[in-house]
Amino acid sequence: MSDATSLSFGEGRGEALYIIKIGGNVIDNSEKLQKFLKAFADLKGNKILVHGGGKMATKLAAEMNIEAEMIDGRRITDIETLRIVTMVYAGLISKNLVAQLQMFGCNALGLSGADGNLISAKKRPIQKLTSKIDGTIKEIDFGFVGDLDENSIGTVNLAKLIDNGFIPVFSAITHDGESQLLNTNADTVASVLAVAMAKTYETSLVYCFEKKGVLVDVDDDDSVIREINPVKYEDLKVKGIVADGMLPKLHNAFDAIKKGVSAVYIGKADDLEDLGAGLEFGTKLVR
Ligand SMILES: Nc1ncnc2c1ncn2[C@@H]1O[C@H](COP(=O)(O)OP(=O)(O)O)[C@@H](O)[C@H]1O
Ligand SMILES: CC(=O)N[C@@H](CCC(=O)OP(=O)(O)O)C(=O)O
Repeated sequence: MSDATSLSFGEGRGEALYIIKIGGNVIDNSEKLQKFLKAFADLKGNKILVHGGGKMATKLAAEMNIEAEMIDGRRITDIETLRIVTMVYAGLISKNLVAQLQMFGCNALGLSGADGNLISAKKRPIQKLTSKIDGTIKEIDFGFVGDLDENSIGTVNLAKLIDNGFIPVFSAITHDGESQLLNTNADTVASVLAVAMAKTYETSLVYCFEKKGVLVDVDDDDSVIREINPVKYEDLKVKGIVADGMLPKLHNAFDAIKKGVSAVYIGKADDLEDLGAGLEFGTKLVR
């Protein structure tokens, strides 16, 4: 174990670090989730898990007669919704993931951004959005949604946790430093963590979800696009091949590559063991 206090963080130690994000569709499927968590636990070296859980939060909100509203992949988070997502992400999902990882011998530590001040965010101001249908401009209040920037991550303390053998498991609940919890998109949390930690580690960002990768035909797992560069990304957008949740995912992924993350993969949670074994995994994004 290295002595964290004597290291000059930010100068780059060059050790590898995986930032792996798991989405809500897999979290909702206990069999697939367990297979993924076993592969994550078996992955050698430094690693951080970031989890979503949007599907479960939407389901629970519906049971409480609260309708979920998403705009551009972000949940409109009023105070009631904030209570629900805090309970679901930082409570139920986080603690269940940690307990399962402990069963697999992985010393997981479930964290929100408020814990150890590891991820701070700024409440998103009211935004003007132009309607894609009729071009009218609407003011959108996202409520308690937090946005991240390059100073959001407590990199030194996070590196100390990793150096001490803990495996951080982050939910997408962040805070503003003034006691307000905020809801942040989990793909963005993973991307910003990967960029911030890239100053110290050689980071790889891995988005795991229920499909084999970025697909030409979203219903055909055999149509994986093995490599995407920014030019191809623009082409896929224009042709409408990537849509919905894949758009912000790719945006976050290319942002991470631009800002120093060594590699970004998008692939199936079930196949994570292939990545660990150095086999072909999903879609690789390149500069
Ligand atoms: N070309 C594409 N390839 C794969 N998935 C796509 C594509 N275009 C749109 N999607 C959609 O994007 C979704 C993934 O985004 P999202 O639901 O945000 O993931 P997560 O499970 O990580 O939260 C997929 O479930 C799929 O329906
Ligand atoms: C602000 C915002 O939209 N936060 C997300 C956080 C969870 C998430 O991103 O979950 P998935 O990865 O499963 O989609 C949400 O509440 O849906």
